[in-house]
Amino acid sequence: MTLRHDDAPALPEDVLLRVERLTMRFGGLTAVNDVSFDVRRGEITALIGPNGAGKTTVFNCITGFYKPTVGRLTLQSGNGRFLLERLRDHQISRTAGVARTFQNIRLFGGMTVLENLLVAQHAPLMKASGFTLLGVLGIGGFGAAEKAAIDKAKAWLERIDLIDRADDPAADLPYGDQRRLEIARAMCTDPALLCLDEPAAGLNPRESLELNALLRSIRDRDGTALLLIEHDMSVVMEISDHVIVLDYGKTISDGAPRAVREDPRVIAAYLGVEDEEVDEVEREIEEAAS
Ligand SMILES: Nc1ncnc2c1ncn2[C@@H]1O[C@H](COP(=O)(O)OP(=O)(O)OP(=O)(O)O)[C@@H](O)[C@H]1O
Repeated sequence: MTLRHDDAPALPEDVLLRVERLTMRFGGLTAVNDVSFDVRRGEITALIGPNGAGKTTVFNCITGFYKPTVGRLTLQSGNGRFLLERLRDHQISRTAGVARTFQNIRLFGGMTVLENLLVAQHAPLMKASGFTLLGVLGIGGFGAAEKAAIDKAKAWLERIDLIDRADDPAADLPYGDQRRLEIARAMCTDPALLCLDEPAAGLNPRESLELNALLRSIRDRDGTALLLIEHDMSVVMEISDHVIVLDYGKTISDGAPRAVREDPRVIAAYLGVEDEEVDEVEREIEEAAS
């Protein structure tokens, strides 16, 4: 059975994912209301907005955790053209090439740092084994695939500067290192699109800078497009090429970071948050501008 959808519309060359008229209702609540945007190749796209705006719901529709009530999600990668709303979540990750991380870190804490990166490559390894015991015991391509998996894991550990911690339990790493390991784990699946849910949450300023460098290098070296939900405006303004702002489930702004930052609808939406958050948002906007 082919999972490609030849009836999906062809996208312009520079567009990896096109979200069209996405709507998600939970009973009487419309969490996402007629949202459309593009994620372009070679770019970091940020999805921002006040709490409850619908950002995570959009992510959950793209990654197959939810089936959209209405809408078309076309992804055109090297593997073909896919309508994500027709795929199961594992097909979206393995076949369409969409990887994600979550708001709370979901590493295997008891496994070593290296093992976490090997587990991510389980699917190609099993394929190389031919799904047989003989295959796993080394007849056929399994040995070569296993070596390739270890080489890839090591290369990522070098890149995120954790090669010296390869044999330590992942849970022993500082928080910022765990975040970068989680991103490396997602990258071990060679995704066309990497979706990150609040990657900078809980990071100190130094860890935040390291994260920015990693995300830029993924865009520039690996050619993976990134879509991130982020509340930290300094991260958003620093690294994004394209920003989409949601408020009450609707798109209120879509454009380059500078234009979005100055958009009165965006300022009003953020100033509409709880009183205690206003100072923080204003300070972040000022910092990003300086
Ligand atoms: N599974 C669900 N069932 C019912 N309502 C939901 C469900 N998931 C989300 N919602 C509601 O949908 C709305 C949008 O939530 P969502 O989590 O997508 O917002 P968000 O922008 O990611 O918020 P935050 O920044 O706080 O994470 C909220 O009103 C939320 O309560």
